[in-house]
Amino acid sequence: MTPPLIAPSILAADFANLQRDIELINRSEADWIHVDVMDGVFVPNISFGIPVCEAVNKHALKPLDVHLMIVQPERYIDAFARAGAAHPDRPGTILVHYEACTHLHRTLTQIRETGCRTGVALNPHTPVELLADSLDEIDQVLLMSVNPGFGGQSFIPHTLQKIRKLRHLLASAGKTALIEIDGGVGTENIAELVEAGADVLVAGSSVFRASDPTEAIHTLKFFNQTAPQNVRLA
Ligand SMILES: O=C(CO)[C@@H](O)[C@H](O)COP(=O)(O)O
Repeated sequence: MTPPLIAPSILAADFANLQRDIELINRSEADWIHVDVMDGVFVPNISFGIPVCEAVNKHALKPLDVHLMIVQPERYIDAFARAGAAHPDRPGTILVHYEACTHLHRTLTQIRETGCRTGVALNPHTPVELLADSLDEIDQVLLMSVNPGFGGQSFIPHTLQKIRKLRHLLASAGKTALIEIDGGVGTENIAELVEAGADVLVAGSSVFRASDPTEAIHTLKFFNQTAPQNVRLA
């Protein structure tokens, strides 16, 4: 089985030591760096914006996975692309929320034109079937497995059913968009998430609250490999 892609969320990093935490991700087996942008309107919390994304990009060696939890995301797509998501050597993804887009097709076209991969995020209550007529424009679907706005929340079990439905929707349409899960991901649920069809796992608390974040990333990525046994040599 191909290991899932792991995207540590810097929302749970130490903002006073952001460079240190980005460099930790660079050296780890993580695949992407997840950047959670919150505006205090679409979600009841404010995280950070374009200057912090630029600062992350300055030290990052891995693609940025920029999750815009903001209203009218089309106003800021070009700025986040320039801030690092569209890096020429490691192009990343810009994700907009389905619930925040009046003209989703236009917004996804705008993201494609920046050179970034396109992503659509769905809140826990939003059915995956609503994406049926947009699959040609989508490289990645992010299913929120907590209500967006805060790290450290409990995983919503209904997400497993949504992953299976989305996997079926994509297969029936012959599409290869990646399925990304965000919120409450950890060693206790990663096996069932991957078994249900998840390709990318966002992990905030389970990485940055661990005593050894590098080891936590390794454990998430290689969750299905048994630890080597100590062999006593004669
Ligand atoms: O987008 C969000 C929250 O809105 C997530 O990316 C969280 O930051 C994930 O955090 P943990 O649940 O892993 O702590």
